[in-house]
Amino acid sequence: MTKEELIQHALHARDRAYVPYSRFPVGAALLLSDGEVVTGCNIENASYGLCNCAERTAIFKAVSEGKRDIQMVAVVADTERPVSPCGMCRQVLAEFCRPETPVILGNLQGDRLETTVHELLPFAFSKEDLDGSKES
Ligand SMILES: O=c1ccn([C@H]2C[C@H](O)[C@@H](CO)O2)c(=O)[nH]1
Ligand SMILES: [Zn+2]
Repeated sequence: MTKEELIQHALHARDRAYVPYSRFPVGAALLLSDGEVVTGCNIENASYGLCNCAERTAIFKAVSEGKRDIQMVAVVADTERPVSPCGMCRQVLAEFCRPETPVILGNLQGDRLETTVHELLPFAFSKEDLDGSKES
């Protein structure tokens, strides 16, 4: 699976976005180690704070199905620069992906930016911080 093929999966997922409030559809795709692809779109709510980003939809779908071996991530939206994942999604990516996992960000004009989970969220709070706590 090429990076561009994973972006294509994210674009298809974007078509399923439920975005009556922002009118800003986003698609995400995760490549798993066995070659399977899990996709996600953003899903909004009349109670705005409940809106769920495409990236988190994809990760929560995968994890809830017992699929955690994420090899590559792609995200696309109709932005001038390749779409920039929000802070909440960066934290969730850091929880379930290795720091070096490639993240391919794109837009509809074909611009691509390849980064990693660590580059998106350096100095991430993690399980190790909890394990190192002096409490308990
Ligand atoms: O990387 C991003 C950035 C934003 N959104 C969603 C959240 C909301 O539904 C809409 C506008 O912020 O876009 C995503 O899904 N992913
Ligand atoms: Zn987000």
